[in-house]
Amino acid sequence: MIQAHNLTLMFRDGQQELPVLQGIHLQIKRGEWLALTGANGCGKSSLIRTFNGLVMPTGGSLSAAGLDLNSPVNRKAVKERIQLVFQNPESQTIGSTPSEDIAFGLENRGIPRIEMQVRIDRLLRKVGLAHKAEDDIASLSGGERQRLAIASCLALDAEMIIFDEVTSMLDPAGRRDIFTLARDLWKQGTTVLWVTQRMEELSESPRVAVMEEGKIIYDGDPRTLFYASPLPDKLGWDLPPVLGIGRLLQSQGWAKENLPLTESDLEGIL
Ligand SMILES: Nc1ncnc2c1ncn2[C@@H]1O[C@H](COP(=O)(O)OP(=O)(O)OP(=O)(O)O)[C@@H](O)[C@H]1O
Repeated sequence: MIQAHNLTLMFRDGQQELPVLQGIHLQIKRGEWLALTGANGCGKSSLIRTFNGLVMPTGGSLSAAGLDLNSPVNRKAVKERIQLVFQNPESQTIGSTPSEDIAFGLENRGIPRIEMQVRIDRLLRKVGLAHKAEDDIASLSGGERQRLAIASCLALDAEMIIFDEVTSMLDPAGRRDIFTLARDLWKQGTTVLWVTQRMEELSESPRVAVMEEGKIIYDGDPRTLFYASPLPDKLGWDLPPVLGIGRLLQSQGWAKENLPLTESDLEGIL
């Protein structure tokens, strides 16, 4: 789905060139779930914006959804196939009600009017917003807006959805709901790039990439990252209780493969 080879991106800052991406190598296969993390300003948003054609890389090669992104003619097609859901989805809504908002996406895809209502109903049901179909968008909560943004991506038939720190402004229940919804879409075949700073979301991801200063410094499984790499300590990560208990068990001699990553792993142990 994504093939980035030696990708670089420079931004101009006054007289200076700022190297934002510095030789990124990354492959994301169709149907994969990859979590991407890194400190503020390390280049996560810039990287994902190159993936859907919003930002043109300065150097290296990049293809997305089978299209070469070094060629500007492919940018529009890539933007349709790879959709972004932002932290603050307000900027992503066009209609005044959820129904209307999704209708815009379907209209863009040339879906006949007669089919539209059925599709709108199905999409709103899928994201748990059927009961708010005709409500004023301004009255939706942050989590509901995220759901609407996801439904709009699905209306556009996105092959891949990139979630850019979507849970950072939600309460714990809202975070869990959106994360679960994204997992369900992934299980149904959507490729997912999940950008987050939350450790518990990393530990529940099959593959994790860590960025630092425009480079990918780790790309692998979360178990190795949390239990066999120096990075969590080096980067000063605040580990959730499950991983804290896991480290305690590790210090007692437990093998890496038996250590808990999630709360349900821990329940199994207890
Ligand atoms: N349009 C731009 N022009 C100039 N510099 C930019 C631009 N966009 C981003 N930058 C700079 O590029 C660097 C990387 O920013 P980016 O937003 O990609 O990081 P990030 O990891 O997503 O950060 P955050 O977690 O805070 O969103 C930062 O130093 C930022 O100031």
